[in-house]
Amino acid sequence: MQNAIYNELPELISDELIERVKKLSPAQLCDGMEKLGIPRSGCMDAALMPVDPDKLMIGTACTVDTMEGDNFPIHVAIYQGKPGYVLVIAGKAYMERAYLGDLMAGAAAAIGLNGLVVDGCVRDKHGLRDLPIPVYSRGFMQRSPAKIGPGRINTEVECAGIRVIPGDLVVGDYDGVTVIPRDMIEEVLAAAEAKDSYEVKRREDIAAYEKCKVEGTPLPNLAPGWVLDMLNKK
Ligand SMILES: O=C([O-])CC(=O)C(=O)O
Ligand SMILES: [Mg+2]
Repeated sequence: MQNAIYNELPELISDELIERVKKLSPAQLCDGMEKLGIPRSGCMDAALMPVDPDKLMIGTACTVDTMEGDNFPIHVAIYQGKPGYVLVIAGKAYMERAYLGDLMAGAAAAIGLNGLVVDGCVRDKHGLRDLPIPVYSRGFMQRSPAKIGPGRINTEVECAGIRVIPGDLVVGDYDGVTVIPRDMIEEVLAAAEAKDSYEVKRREDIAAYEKCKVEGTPLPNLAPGWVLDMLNKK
């Protein structure tokens, strides 16, 4: 295994931070990152979608650097994985082979990993959907993975357009995958929680408008303040 760089797992993100993250959506976290000027607001490519949109994913990133469908380093990373981690597999958007299927994902689920993010293809769609672990990929390809090695584990990678450092926070839902740099989690959470409060207020305004419409009373303004400000500046 010459040239292999297989590093230890990073420290898990604290339960206290994870509990705050659970109350927010990836879209709100992205809005927080937009405010802070984080590249691409932490959003992986739109092509990376969940096998099952009903599964939510939150965890600490551990990474695999691989290419051309090679699943060897993914196997190694799965067996050294632990509960609380999401495996971020930087597969260079390779579409000619699957990187994994329901057997490898089943092993990851048995170990207790919180999710698998694959910058490339997977296979065994129905088997993956029936497992408890969330899986994200660019698509499906029935051709088997290659077995080459060595690859790299827990090094900085670029995955689906986003730089990921082991230990970053990874969040996924039906909209896609978002990565929050570990050293900015507190600031991103504060900005995302402010966006959440704004959204609560907007929903109240929309409900109030609908109520007036039903009751036939004068309609309040529905446009958000910032839209009116921009209109007035024109
Ligand atoms: O056989 C493989 O290497 C990949 C696969 O389909 C699975 O993990 O189920
Ligand atoms: Mg299979």
